[in-house]
Amino acid sequence: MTPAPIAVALDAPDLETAARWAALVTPHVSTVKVGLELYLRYGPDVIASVRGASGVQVFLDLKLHDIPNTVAGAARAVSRLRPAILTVHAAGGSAMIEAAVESAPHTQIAAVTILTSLTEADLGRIGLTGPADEAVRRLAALSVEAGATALVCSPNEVSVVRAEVGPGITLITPGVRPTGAATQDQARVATPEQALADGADLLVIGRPITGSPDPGAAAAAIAASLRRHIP
Ligand SMILES: O=c1ccn([C@@H]2O[C@H](COP(=O)(O)O)[C@@H](O)[C@H]2O)c(=O)[nH]1
Repeated sequence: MTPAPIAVALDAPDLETAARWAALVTPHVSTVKVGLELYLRYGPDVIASVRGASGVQVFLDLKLHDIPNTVAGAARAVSRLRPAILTVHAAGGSAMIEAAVESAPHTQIAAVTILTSLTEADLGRIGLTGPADEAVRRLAALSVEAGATALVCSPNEVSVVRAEVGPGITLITPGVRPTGAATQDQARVATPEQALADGADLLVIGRPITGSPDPGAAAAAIAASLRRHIP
């Protein structure tokens, strides 16, 4: 069976746990995601550990955000690890995104538009007035123009972003919660089925899977539900 378009966020406190979660979920999902918690603790070794024998696609979610020269160096450094996807913050601007794209030619650069944990009130407080989907749409357009071929947005903005950037761009959505699951610190959320129906290409799901007593079974259940709902 083809693995479901899910990136499991391996936000684990230690490498052994992350590698165990990766081994349990990789029969069911296309991708595992390494974020700041693991990478800052273990560095490059973490990639081989979670990739394991399966060779699953690894998404390196470092959300780089600095001046172009610094981001170029960081993207070049981690591109040696051959992650399939690397994130940068869209708010870093066009030159920064271009620098990442040029420095990691074998990795898909995904621009994070507006973090899924932010509410519209939060956006107002940081000076981004107007509805979230308008800010996301603007940042999505800027990022694609700068060469990003993937975008991170909440499931609530997927259809707006898809209409803006067209079919060739990979849309990645965190903020995904199965019906009845706690939203935790996520603010702009939708179910996996809704996110996919609205046009997402890759769903990022962490705690609803890794917080389960059986992460493999939790991943399999979400994957099966997606297959039932989406032809
Ligand atoms: O806007 C964003 C960008 C990245 N993330 C990351 O996705 C996962 C979500 O984990 P859950 O446990 O499913 O909430 C996490 O690693 C974040 O760093 C995001 O949530 N929102």
